[in-house]
Amino acid sequence: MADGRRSSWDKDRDRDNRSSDSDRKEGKYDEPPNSRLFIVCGKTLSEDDFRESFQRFGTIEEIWMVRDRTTGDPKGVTYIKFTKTSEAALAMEEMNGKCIGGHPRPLKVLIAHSRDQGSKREMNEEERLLRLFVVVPKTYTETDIRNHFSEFGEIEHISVVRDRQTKESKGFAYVKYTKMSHAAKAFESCERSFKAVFADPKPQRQIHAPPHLKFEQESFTPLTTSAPTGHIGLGIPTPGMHAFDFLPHNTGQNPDGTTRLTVIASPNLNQDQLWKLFDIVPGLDYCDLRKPSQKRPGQQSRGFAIVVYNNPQSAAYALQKLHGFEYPPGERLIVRFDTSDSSPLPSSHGPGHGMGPSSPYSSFGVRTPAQSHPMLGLRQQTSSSGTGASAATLPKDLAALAETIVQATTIIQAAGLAGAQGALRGVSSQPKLESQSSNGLMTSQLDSSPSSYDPSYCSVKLPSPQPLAPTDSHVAERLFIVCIPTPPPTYVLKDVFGRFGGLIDIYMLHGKNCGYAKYADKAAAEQAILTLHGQDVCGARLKVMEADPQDKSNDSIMFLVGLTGGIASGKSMVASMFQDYGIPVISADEIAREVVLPGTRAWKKIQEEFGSKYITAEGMVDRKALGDLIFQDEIARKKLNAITHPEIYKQIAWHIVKHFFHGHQFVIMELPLLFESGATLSFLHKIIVVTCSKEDQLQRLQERNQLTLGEAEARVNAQWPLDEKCARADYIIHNSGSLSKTEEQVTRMYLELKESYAHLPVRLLVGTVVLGALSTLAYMVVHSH
Ligand SMILES: CC(C)(COP(=O)(O)OP(=O)(O)OC[C@H]1O[C@@H](n2cnc3c(N)ncnc32)[C@H](O)[C@@H]1O)[C@@H](O)C(=O)NCCC(=O)NCCS
Ligand SMILES: Nc1ncnc2c1ncn2[C@@H]1O[C@H](COP(=O)(O)OP(=O)(O)OP(=O)(O)O)[C@@H](O)[C@H]1O
Repeated sequence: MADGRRSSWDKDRDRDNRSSDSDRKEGKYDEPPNSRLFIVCGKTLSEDDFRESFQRFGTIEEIWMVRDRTTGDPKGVTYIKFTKTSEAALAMEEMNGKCIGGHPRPLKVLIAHSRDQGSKREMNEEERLLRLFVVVPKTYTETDIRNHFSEFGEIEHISVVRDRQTKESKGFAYVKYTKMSHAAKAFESCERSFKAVFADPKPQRQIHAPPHLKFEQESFTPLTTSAPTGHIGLGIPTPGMHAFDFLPHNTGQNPDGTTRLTVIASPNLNQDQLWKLFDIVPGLDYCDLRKPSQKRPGQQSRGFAIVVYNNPQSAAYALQKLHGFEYPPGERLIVRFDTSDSSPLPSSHGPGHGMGPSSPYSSFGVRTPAQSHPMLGLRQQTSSSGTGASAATLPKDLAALAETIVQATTIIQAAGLAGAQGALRGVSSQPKLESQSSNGLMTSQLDSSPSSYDPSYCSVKLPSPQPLAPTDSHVAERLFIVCIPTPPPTYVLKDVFGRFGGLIDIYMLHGKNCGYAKYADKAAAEQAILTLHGQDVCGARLKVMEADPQDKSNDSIMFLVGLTGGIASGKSMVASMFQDYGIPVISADEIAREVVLPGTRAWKKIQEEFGSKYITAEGMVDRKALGDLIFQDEIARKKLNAITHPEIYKQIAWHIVKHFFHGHQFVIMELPLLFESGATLSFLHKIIVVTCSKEDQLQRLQERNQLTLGEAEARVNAQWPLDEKCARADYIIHNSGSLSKTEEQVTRMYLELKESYAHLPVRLLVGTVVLGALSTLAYMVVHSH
């Protein structure tokens, strides 16, 4: 980002960075630990207001009000550094929620994070401030420790760390208080020999999960299709699956409190890939990929893994989300609870807690962040080594993957909707996320569906869900969001930020841990800052603040260009001309051929729906016969669309992601039914329509496909009129003249698209489009099959 356009977070960070060297040496901010307050407050409050209200808690070393760099106005965030931890603790406990200086907004008072914390994975802020780690004589029991520490305040829990086999004390213990001020007092005043320090929270042990996770069947949209194997969407059982596969979900329980899962996976997956995938669900303790099983005659070899979470809810959640998921595409994961080993888990030092080589986890393949590679094969080409595709074909981080999948699902859902309802009836240009396919082919696990995750993964109580504001609403406020260390999926953020009302959209920047929330309602946005800043959502610590005025700079973001037209108007011809310039083309027609190859799901359904007379002796779909049928018969066409379109759009999504990670500037998406289906419209930066005269169109179609005039007309009439498509185009290519004339137009358009990228800002909206479109997958990975 150019300097003048930096976010307030950057500025704040700058300020931190500027002073960090000297301050770190002096230990100014982080010493003693937890002695600095972070306060979200009214912007009109003054330093005097703070001093007046906070000095009674102790010695204030510094009050720092975050100000806008250009205007100098307070931004509604203040830091107060106390000399002692207990002073800060008391001030937080007393002042949180109070109003000061005559300002009506109650203060939100939190303990500021130390610098080191930013990169740590913590689920529970509270525990960080309540729990002390102490060194005790090995002879000490819990009661002995209580005798020493209860003088400082009410103790919630004491646990002595013991050897798992011998049960002997290791000479360490945790003391957890009910209030931070008590923990702070103990930290400051207990005997030195105890060497008390604030304990790092155990990662994700403190998920505020409800007593049971709702995995009841009604949380799924019923699948009415007769899919012969596998399942579509979010772990939805189909007749081909074993009963045990979904038992835990249907009963809504994880009765044994099982935290271990067994995973049968593609032998081509490696440890990192699997670890990253299961790490999407917070609370992963370890993931141990065993060698692929020996290939028996007639059987494929499979990889086998044990995955362990540090809590049963996470295990159940992972099973729900990842069982049946195709990873890599075409190869389903089989995830089950492992009840065979009920031995206690190793304690939950997970990634991020710096295990040395002697760590008990090293044998289980636990990865520290430094060890783990964030590369996850979305569309891994099977390699003989089994270690995955080249870096270029793989996404750079999991956040992008999750983001991707969210959007992919959207496309797919929209496709399903169009297939069932919209085709040939002029569907809305915006996919209706809240709509559901009437044919039951698609699930309605929507981007913003609260049923898709557990909102209690948020460390603060949230208001109930609210509808999103219309996408064309005026943007009253933009918030800048930072998620540390990595953002949760967008659907989670949408749900969380949407609960204050007036949320238009959330978009996270690709490969970064930050993004924006657009609100139509300023007060709602302010409330979101007030409530969410400093909170944890799905293991990510949020920083939420007002964004600087819209950044006009252009992050290098790929964009998507739709290429459409009428049947035989020359789309493929134009697409091949773009390809000559090195621009990748995703052809829906080509993909449509792939998804009906013998043995595919669509192929089976076509056979079921239309009968074997539409299958040739070689086992292929008889395209001519099927074409003759569906271009004459609208109902048959809709049925075929409903079978093929979900598969087509899913593949499109994967292709988008692949191209994105290859670093292309833009991609041409050749979509004959772009307007008819409406599925991808909202993801496109520009739309090109290739048109020609009706006479040329009919003639070319007849010649190319060996059709009678009547057959050609039927095909033309099965689509929107070309005029209507042209009316919605950003660019029109007239293809009634010679090919060289068409080529000239393509060249101009190519240069313009290049130029527009170089000189015009690709707005963040477009970023969303691309992120979205490319991202399309992430959600699929988790939620689709
Ligand atoms: C009906 C099928 C078997 C005919 O195959 P055929 O090889 O003769 O045609 P091809 O696939 O090359 O399509 C040619 C053109 O027909 C038009 N077309 C194809 N399907 C449709 C449809 N369902 N509705 C309207 N027009 C269509 C498009 O303009 C396409 O570019 C085939 O088109 C098909 O499977 N269609 C359903 C999938 C689909 O909608 N494909 C279009 C891209 S999403
Ligand atoms: N300018 C042109 N002059 C002459 N022939 C052309 C021209 N443009 C395209 N054609 C021919 O017209 C036919 C249709 O073109 P093309 O296959 O590119 O159309 P399309 O829009 O991709 O068709 P479909 O909708 O079936 O996929 C092809 O045989 C192509 O060679």
